Amino acid sequence: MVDWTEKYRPTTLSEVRGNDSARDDLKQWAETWDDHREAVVVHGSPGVGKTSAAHALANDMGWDAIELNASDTRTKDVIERVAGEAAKSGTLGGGTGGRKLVIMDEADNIHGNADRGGARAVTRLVKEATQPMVLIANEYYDMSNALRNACQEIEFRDVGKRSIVPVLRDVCRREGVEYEDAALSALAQKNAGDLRSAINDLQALAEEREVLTEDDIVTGDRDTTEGIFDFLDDVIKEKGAQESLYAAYDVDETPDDLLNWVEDNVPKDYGRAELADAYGFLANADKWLGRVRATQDYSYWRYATDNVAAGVAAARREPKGGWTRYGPPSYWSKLGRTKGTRNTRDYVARKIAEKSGCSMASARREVMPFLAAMTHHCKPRELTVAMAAAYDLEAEHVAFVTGSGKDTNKVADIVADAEASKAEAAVEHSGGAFAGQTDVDADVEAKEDTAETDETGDEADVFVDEQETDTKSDDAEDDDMQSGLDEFF
Ligand SMILES: Nc1ncnc2c1ncn2[C@@H]1O[C@H](COP(=O)(O)OP(=O)(O)OP(=O)(O)O)[C@@H](O)[C@H]1O
Repeated sequence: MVDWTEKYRPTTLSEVRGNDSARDDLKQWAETWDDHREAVVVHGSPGVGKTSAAHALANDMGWDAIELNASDTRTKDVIERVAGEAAKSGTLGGGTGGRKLVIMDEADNIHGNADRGGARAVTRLVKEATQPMVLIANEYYDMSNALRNACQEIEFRDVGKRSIVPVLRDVCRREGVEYEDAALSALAQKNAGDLRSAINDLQALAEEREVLTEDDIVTGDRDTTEGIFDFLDDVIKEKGAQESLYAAYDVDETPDDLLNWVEDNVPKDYGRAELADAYGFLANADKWLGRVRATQDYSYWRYATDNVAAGVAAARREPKGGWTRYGPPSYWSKLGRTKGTRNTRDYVARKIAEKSGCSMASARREVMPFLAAMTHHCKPRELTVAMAAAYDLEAEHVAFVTGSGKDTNKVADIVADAEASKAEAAVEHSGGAFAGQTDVDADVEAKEDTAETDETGDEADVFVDEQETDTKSDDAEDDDMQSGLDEFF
């Protein structure tokens, strides 16, 4: 089954709807690029056609397009290679043909991977680029001043209902879907501004019925909650794409969790081609969740849910009967069965990632096991206090890392000492709570040796980085990010 948003992605700028003047500006920018040689930032909400417009532009100009992700550390190498190749083949400065349009996604999220030097590196690249570059961003003002100043700017506005309806009508016509006008209008209304999600909804609805009526479009809030097992029955066995999607909204689980549940259980009922299709949708969902993690932009969640629920249901080729013993994902048994445990783990990983400049995944896989070994049962105490201070850990986090009970006085005392040492460090402006704590006793060193961290120097790096990079504004940023995240925990 083909994803309609991909199938109907505009291939030329004239097919990009609802943002006529932005579209014209983009064309103008490209046509005059030789004169100004500046990059352009195209910004706006998700699903309004920014990326599509950039690709369509390349197509219209006869340029190759290369898409990169700004938060990916390999980006710099790739750009250099592309620029280098183009220079070598003598296409630079030549006609417009042979150019490469560099499309850099998530330009507002360069420090999202805790890569503090990233924004500067990208700004430099943008300034030095020998090829036209389009930077894509949701939040223009999340980009650094320097980066914004180095670029022209074009805003894509939310796609109005009046522009969404004709796109839906066109898709219906090409797919042979019959519809009531009011149904398309309700769909456009419901997905206010977001064309991608309107097309996704249309596809889910059309899977199940010959004619789309206004009544099919549920616009009201749903207030029932559904259990995860009923949801699995819906998606895997019983319901079509649209009903499964609505069922997903009713389950009190995050899309990450839904993905894990479906991924582990769908092979119990699906076979061969339908399983392959289902995995295709799950892989797509995972891509969207990756974007959520990278950007903290939770509006991408709905695309993940579209894929997990509607996609997997639509992949089913024959009815599934009987009863299947669905179970929790094995992934959970390994990493903690309850939501609370996972949240705690992720909080600690995020703190480590933010403070030390690594990804959450490396924090979880490569740093946390060592911290756990080094501070097992809160021994040695000094090191445990220092860790709590360095990463702003509270009792439950300290208990989690050290494997101690969280209500013990021991943990509470450690957290209190950590708070005190943070306060002291703040007063002294000593550049990091861990500064005074690096001189740990022989016991610690012995433990570090056992954990084999000396060889890689990982642990040392974690703490040194904190002192070097932890400026006031970074702290403020971290706080913002955390308070935003708290809502979702
Ligand atoms: N303005 C538009 N005109 C036509 N189709 C659009 C438009 N906006 C979105 N679409 C449809 O939605 C899909 C997603 O659009 P696109 O990836 O360009 O959005 P985006 O603004 O770059 O979003 P994101 O920031 O989430 O990447 C396209 O493949 C296309 O099917």
